Amino acid sequence: MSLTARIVIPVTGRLIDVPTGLFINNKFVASVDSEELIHVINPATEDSICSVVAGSVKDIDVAVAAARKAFNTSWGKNVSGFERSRLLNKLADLIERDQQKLAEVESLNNGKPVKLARSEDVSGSISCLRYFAGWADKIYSPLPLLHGIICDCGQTIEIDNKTKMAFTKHEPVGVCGQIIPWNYPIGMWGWKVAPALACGCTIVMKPSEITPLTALMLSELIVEAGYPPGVVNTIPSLGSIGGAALSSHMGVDKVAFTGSTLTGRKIMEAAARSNLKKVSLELGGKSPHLIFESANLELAANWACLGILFNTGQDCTAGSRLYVQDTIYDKFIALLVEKAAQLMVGDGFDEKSGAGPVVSKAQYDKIWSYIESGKTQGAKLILGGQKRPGKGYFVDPTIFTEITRDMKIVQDEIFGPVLSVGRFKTEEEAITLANDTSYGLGAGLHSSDASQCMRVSSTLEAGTVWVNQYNILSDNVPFGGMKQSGIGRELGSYALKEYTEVKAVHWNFGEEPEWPL
Ligand SMILES: NC(=O)C1=CN([C@@H]2O[C@H](COP(=O)(O)OP(=O)(O)OC[C@H]3O[C@@H](n4cnc5c(N)ncnc54)[C@H](O)[C@@H]3O)[C@@H](O)[C@H]2O)C=CC1
Ligand code: BAL
Repeated sequence: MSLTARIVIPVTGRLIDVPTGLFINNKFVASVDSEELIHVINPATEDSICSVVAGSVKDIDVAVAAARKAFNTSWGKNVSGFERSRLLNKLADLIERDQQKLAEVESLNNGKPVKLARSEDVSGSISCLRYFAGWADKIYSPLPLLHGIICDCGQTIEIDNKTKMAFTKHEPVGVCGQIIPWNYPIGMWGWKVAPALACGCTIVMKPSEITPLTALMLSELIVEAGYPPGVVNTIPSLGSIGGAALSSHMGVDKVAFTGSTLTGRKIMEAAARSNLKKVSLELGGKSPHLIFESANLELAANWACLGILFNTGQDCTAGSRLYVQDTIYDKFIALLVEKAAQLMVGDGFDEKSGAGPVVSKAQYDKIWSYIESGKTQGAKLILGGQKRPGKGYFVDPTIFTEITRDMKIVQDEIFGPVLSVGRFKTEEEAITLANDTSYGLGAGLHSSDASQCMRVSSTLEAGTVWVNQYNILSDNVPFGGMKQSGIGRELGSYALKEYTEVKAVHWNFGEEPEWPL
């Protein structure tokens, strides 16, 4: 089988050659023992784009061995922070050069609008690489105010100034398995790869089997940037095969995952049963979004729409439970419906589309089963909720009101453009409703009362709280979940902790041992 596919980009007719093999030791290769393929689909048309090699358990073994060898020889502790920084910046420059091509393939495979794939996903990945390039040569140095506390970085510790001292070093964890989802294939690639490479780790990346193409294109840039063979390896594979193999692999030192809470649980179990590898998990959410009566309602309605409709609702922090104070409820709902109805859901190659189809038939069926459950469980449908005729996994903005806590649309992560709206009377009631979930990823509140913003933001059980905005992230601010939304943090200096081990070196320069005792 050829290990390249020629893809025709819609509208422009541009031809792009995409690698379709497994990427190991800087080369695209076939599986060592399997003929299985992953068929990649355009969710806007349901047409086939191409097929890529599906990695087997043995292929994961080969990739892990390559990553181990690189860690012990050409990478790991053998390369200076300055060089890791230079390479990350080079990689960012190459992605910037290829941003249009990457955005087009991302759109074709995931469905999201090309303009957003370019301005959010690709450019977010570039800035993330540059941010962590800045850290690469500073990780081991003493920075007394890292994280605002003293001191999670290299320290010299005086023990006895005549005979003994100690110092700490932050060393790369080793070989990292990175398992990423399909909602932000390039974005999640950047969030995982950038801190790992900055810290000196090597990588076996498993992209989602639904969206493997851009991770393979980015692998080509790994070679061009000048990374030694084996530093980054990419194995498209089914989760139950490649993902499970990485999580249970005795040669993997850490696994980093973004995806469902169900799969996160399996990964943690596999890690515990194998070699107790380090685990970081960025999981699901059912994030609350609170609108208080003093809020700027126009702006809050825009943020509420962005919160649930961006990326067609396929976002771990989607603000899928909206609670509105009763005094402004009717006015706000009218604004919300008017604004949500303005979203053009269409083909990602249509410049007018603000959102694309959902990513797959499985996701489409899941979302519709929730919409049906909302109807049958007695919620009031006030927008959308009707299937479109024709091809493509399109779901229009859908809003339910008159919800109760037992409804599936209120309890479960839907991962689609489906909003459940409830009402509250008091601040206490709003907080109780917001925290009534096993998840704790994101939360938002809108109010013009600063002390209310402070009170409520400190009571919400979420790793990220947005005040008078929603879903805005920054490379230098940590991101992750409380409760069943995850373990660990990505982005910011906190991400460095996930990819380093601290070693304490005790140094004796004079004391003689008391022996025999
Ligand atoms: N937090 C987030 O950003 C995401 C949440 N989800 C949620 O999960 C739901 C189901 O979507 P899926 O694609 O099935 O999510 P998933 O969590 O199963 O898939 C995410 C990644 O995990 C891998 N995976 C699957 N099974 C695995 C296993 N046993 N061991 C290791 N890796 C494994 C997949 O191949 C993929 O790369 C969505 O409807 C949504 O609610 C999905 C994607 C991203
Ligand atoms: N929005 C951040 C990452 C995610 O949705 O998976």
